[in-house]
Amino acid sequence: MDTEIKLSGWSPALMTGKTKLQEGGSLDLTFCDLSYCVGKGKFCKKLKTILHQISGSFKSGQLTAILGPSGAGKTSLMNILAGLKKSGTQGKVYVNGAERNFKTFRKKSAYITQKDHLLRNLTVDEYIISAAHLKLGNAVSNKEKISTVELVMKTLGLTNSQHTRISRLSGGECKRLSIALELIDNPSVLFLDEPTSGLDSSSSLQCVALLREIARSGRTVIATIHQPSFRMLNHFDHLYIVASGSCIYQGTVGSLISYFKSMNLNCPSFHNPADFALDVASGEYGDVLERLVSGVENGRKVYQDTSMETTTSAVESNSQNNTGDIDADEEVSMLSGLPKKKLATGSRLMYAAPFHTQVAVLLGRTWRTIWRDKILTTMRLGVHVLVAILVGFLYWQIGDDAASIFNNVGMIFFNMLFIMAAAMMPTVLTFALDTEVLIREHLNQWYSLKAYYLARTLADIPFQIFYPVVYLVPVYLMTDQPMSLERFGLLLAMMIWLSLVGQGFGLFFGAAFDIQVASFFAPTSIVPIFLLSGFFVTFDSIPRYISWLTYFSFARYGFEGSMLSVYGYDRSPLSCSESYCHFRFPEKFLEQFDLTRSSYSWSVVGLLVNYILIRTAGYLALRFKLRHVR
Ligand SMILES: Nc1ncnc2c1ncn2[C@@H]1O[C@H](COP(=O)(O)OP(=O)(O)OP(=O)(O)O)[C@@H](O)[C@H]1O
Repeated sequence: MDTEIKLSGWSPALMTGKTKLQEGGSLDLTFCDLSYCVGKGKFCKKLKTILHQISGSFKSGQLTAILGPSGAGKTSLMNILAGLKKSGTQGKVYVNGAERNFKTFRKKSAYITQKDHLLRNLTVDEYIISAAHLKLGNAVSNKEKISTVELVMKTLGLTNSQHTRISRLSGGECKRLSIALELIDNPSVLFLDEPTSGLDSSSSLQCVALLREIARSGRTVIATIHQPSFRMLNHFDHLYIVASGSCIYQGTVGSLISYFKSMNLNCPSFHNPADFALDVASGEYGDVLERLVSGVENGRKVYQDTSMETTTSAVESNSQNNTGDIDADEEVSMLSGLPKKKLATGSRLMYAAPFHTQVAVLLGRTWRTIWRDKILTTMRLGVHVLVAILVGFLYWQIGDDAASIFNNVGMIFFNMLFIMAAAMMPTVLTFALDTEVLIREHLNQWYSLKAYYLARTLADIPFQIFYPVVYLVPVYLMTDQPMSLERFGLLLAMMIWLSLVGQGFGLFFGAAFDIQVASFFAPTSIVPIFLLSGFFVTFDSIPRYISWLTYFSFARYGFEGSMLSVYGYDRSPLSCSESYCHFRFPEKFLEQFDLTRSSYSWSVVGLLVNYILIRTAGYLALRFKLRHVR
């Protein structure tokens, strides 16, 4: 029955022997009368019950499959067991017989999402090494980290592709990498949401065989699974079948057919038992769910003995069987007489690595990914150069000509708009993927959101300086702005501030909304801000009851600062290419825009406040997202 799978470059011996990976404590998971309801919010007055008081027991050393039709509640159950979902839940979860402590349990478990959200521009070894630094912390020496990384790569068959960029990995390799990243700190429990989805049958089989070997090393491995093939099904030690939020079977794969038979449901010959179970769960064999649920007492019992075709009351031994061997006669400890082996509850640090290490590792990693994103980096550079040249020719040598002074202001305003948009839009578009990676890693306790956000903010700064410089130098020279290094510096500082604020807006919209909403909402909400800059309508002309709004417009500060850089500070009269120029004196021109009382320093303060506000809003949006992710 049991099929032996040959895995290229992967050594099961590493998992079965006494290895470093084996040193973590074994954790048996038992849950009792779990219910989960959703709804009853602002928009939904009715409660929808997803899980109906289900119970069950998943042991260490075993690979458990949670099976069921779509919408049965598999993912919900796993999320609750993993501690990712708390609100709307009722019932108890025990770990080694003691009631689960969320914090401690999260530290000892890892959750591998269905989609492999990975940083595509890192290589396999870079990613695993960064995970080692973050997850093992400074208490483990670098030498030990490297040997752990090598062991994990060897175990997961990733050694041959260790220098390959993740964007070039196959689906199966990506899945193995996702598992490798979480195995680094030796979690006792692994949750996997549909680990085989998107993989071909041979990769799926390899993946499940690998999971079984991981389980054999003493871990509790739980995976939701969709329509496993017969061969794949045989790799699971324990099956837990969910239908409409209730448990209709719990036991070994071998006992499944006899259980159904005992319920007068005969699986046709040559039929995959998993398919049959799914058909039954979907109601294709009539209204039998109630009977099946009571057959295993909604998961309180484990169906065990095929020859006797009976269900056995589940008691004791929950903590006794940590070897990973499946003993058919064994009774499973569940709801009564639970052993009182308690997990150490933690006053320990939430994250393995200290804050500064988290920031340093994330900074290095973010830098690499931005730098290696050649298409985006080159495109951004190219766009800045091309637009600068276009603007240079369009406004050729007008900077000192009073006859073209309004054109020059138009050019200054355009610079603001362009720098802002060029910083904002790439962030809006790329941050959606980054957020997925953040969610996965943060939920698995790699690092704090604060460390991530700080690293992200710091990593972006060089780019927000570089692009405005690349843009402004040719524009300044070609349009013949005043040849003063000081004025150039002041104008450049304004552009850099606008770029930073623009990038902050991109981050906020990327964090708060999904990509479709954000890419519409970000540019359209920036437009009214520019309307209040003082360029389209002077501050004097804005009605009093609305003029206070201009103080919230970063564009106002950008415009004031830019105008003062070019026309302020007692600039000498401009030349005039026509017989009469009304605005030869820059001071008079500033009066026209109601800018004589403006101050460059206040403009900087205004932009700084805007920068801090928008960055804080971005942080809060991300925090909200992380809390409501499931
Ligand atoms: N927050 C929610 N609000 C409303 N309904 C929800 C919510 N979360 C889950 N559900 C519903 O609960 C049911 C179970 O969802 P769950 O994702 O657990 O199913 P599943 O068995 O994992 O399905 P699939 O195999 O298709 O992923 C579904 O009908 C789903 O629509």
